[in-house]
Amino acid sequence: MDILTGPNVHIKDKTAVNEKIKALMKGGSKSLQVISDFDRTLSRHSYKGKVCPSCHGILESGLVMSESTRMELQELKTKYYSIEIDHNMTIKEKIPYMIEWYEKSHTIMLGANILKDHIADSVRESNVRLKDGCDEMFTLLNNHSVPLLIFSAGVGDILKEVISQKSTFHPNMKIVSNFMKFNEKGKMIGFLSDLIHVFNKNEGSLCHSQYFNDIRHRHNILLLGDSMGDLHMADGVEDVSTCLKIGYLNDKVDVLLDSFMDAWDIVLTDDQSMDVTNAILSLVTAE
Ligand SMILES: Nc1ccn([C@@H]2O[C@H](COP(=O)(O)O)[C@@H](O)[C@H]2O)c(=O)n1
Ligand SMILES: [Mg+2]
Repeated sequence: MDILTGPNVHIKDKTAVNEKIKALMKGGSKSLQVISDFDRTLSRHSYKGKVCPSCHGILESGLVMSESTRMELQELKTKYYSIEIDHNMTIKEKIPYMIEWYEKSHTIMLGANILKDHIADSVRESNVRLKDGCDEMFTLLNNHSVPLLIFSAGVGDILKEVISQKSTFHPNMKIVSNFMKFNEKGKMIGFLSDLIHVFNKNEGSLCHSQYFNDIRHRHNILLLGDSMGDLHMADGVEDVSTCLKIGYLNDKVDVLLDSFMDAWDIVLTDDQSMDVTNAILSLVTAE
């Protein structure tokens, strides 16, 4: 495939990737399910040289929070994001720090008087963008009735709003994420389910066995992510025939590329588009 020869495409085992693509094509759209991370996988890492916000980052806007609250959250991000992407630490070592980050930031959010009514405006006013070709991917998957699970350690309410404003939230899509709980006055008072952080997606995945059971005839998976934790988003799927893993590597490319190439079938560096994914999906759904 020409699209796999670009300078930002890195593949350790080309034969294995070709075999996997052939297997996905053989199974076609009826055997396929797509599982994708959101922040920096479906959403852009950067646009015109500026880093785009994560779901949490979108809420950290002047529309929603005071300057001092935003500074507090920003300080936490500076400390803990460097741990999230530290290549000298194992995932096991990172987990307690990720829990600490989410617990601290969610406590701050609880005291920030976040209102449901602010969500749409905070998304509208933010610099968030879906990657180029996301809209086409969503349409293609919906047209072929291929289920798309969006599995995010971000904020579910925010990512759903991003997709609704920037594209379309189709009936084949399901979100597993941290959804906020609001009181009758529309004030955020917590989260609806157990915390999903960057490195416990395996637990979240196992909790959604009913979803995977409902689509159990779909033995082929296209898995999209930008973090080593995203590799576990399909842990709840039984009887997997083929799982093609595409990893979007945005940060610290020089130090992380080797470990990403060991873990993901295809690694795309600084790719703010869904072009490679869409090219593969076009082949798989062409029947
Ligand atoms: N307080 C926080 C907590 C997490 N993040 C970032 O969100 C990303 C998780 O969302 P995914 O859709 O990628 O699962 C993660 O990469 C964190 O860096 C944040 O910005 N603020
Ligand atoms: Mg991500």
